[in-house]
Amino acid sequence: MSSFPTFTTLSIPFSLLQDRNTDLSFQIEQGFGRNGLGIVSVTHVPGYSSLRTNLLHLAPRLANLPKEVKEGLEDPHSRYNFGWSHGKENLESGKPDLLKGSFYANPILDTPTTNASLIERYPSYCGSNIWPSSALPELEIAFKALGKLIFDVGLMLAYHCDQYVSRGMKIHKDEGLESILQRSRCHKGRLLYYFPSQQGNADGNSMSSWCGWHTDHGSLTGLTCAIFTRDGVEIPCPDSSAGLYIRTRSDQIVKVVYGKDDIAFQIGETTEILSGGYLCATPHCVQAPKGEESSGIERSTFALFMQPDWDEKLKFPEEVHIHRELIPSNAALTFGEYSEMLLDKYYHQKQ
Ligand SMILES: O=C(O)CCC(=O)C(=O)O
Ligand SMILES: [Fe+2]
Repeated sequence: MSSFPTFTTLSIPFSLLQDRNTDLSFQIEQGFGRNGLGIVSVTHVPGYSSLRTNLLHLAPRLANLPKEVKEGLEDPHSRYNFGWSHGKENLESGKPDLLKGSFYANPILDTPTTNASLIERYPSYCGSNIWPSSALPELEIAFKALGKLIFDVGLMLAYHCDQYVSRGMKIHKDEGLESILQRSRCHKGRLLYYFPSQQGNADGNSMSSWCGWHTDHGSLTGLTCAIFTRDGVEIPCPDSSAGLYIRTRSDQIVKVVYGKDDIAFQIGETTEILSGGYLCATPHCVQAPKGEESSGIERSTFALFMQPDWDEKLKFPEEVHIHRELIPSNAALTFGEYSEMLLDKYYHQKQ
């Protein structure tokens, strides 16, 4: 049992989302507004269910490929932001994160640019995809199919976000979330595999035992409902307290659930800033299952980080309440420049 309240995400049926004449401002405000959880889910998306299971079942297979095959899928130049990444990011404790493996690719564009100086400047956005074409050829097809579908649904949601925000502030033509995401070449999918939870590991009792507290940096993140497996076979999760937790604006921690066939969407920090705070990003983490029957349980999920193009000039509002010290007033930084400043200042990861 979890000692935190469990909330079900506010859900929007796909049939309503698809209709540009539907007024969804109430739902957007409830989910993404100042008192929202920063997450909503979209239900009944045609074709989604099988694309989700197809891809998520490939995560344990990828993670169990021989070490040398996975090493061949690594891309240190992009700081492991393309291809396979395991143990390359640090946990809150400063130790390398060995709990999960990630596979990153841009599901929309295999090679966003061939300009060598751009690739040098923004390697994590401008690099090319690396697919395991001989070891797991199905991955590319399944990853792109799911990523593109989540992207299309995300764009529909972005349209309704713009409608909501435009009631409170002026959005110039082509500067809304939908337009920014539509023309971006920077979207990134992440297939996540959480290695089997071990009894008695150091972080075992912490709430963020599988994935540390963080706020997504981009614009809008699409997230599948995770599957739990043992030796690659899907099983129900034996511990109801395992899964996604969110910290609200009033500092309440809640466990968040949504249907397995729903696509969840979370607001990222960049959207919070550009929308003048009308849309809110929330910190979140993932707790591993506990107890004897949870040993050997793996978790697989997929996130699509939709973000502005590296070249997109972001018009920051006059009043910025997060990362204020980085953003000069009336600044017009590109998303690429802004991301680099954040990385330099907060993550000290530049090599
Ligand atoms: O594993 C999850 O459910 C969430 C992952 C996540 O928050 C992220 O990759 O940004
Ligand atoms: Fe996240």
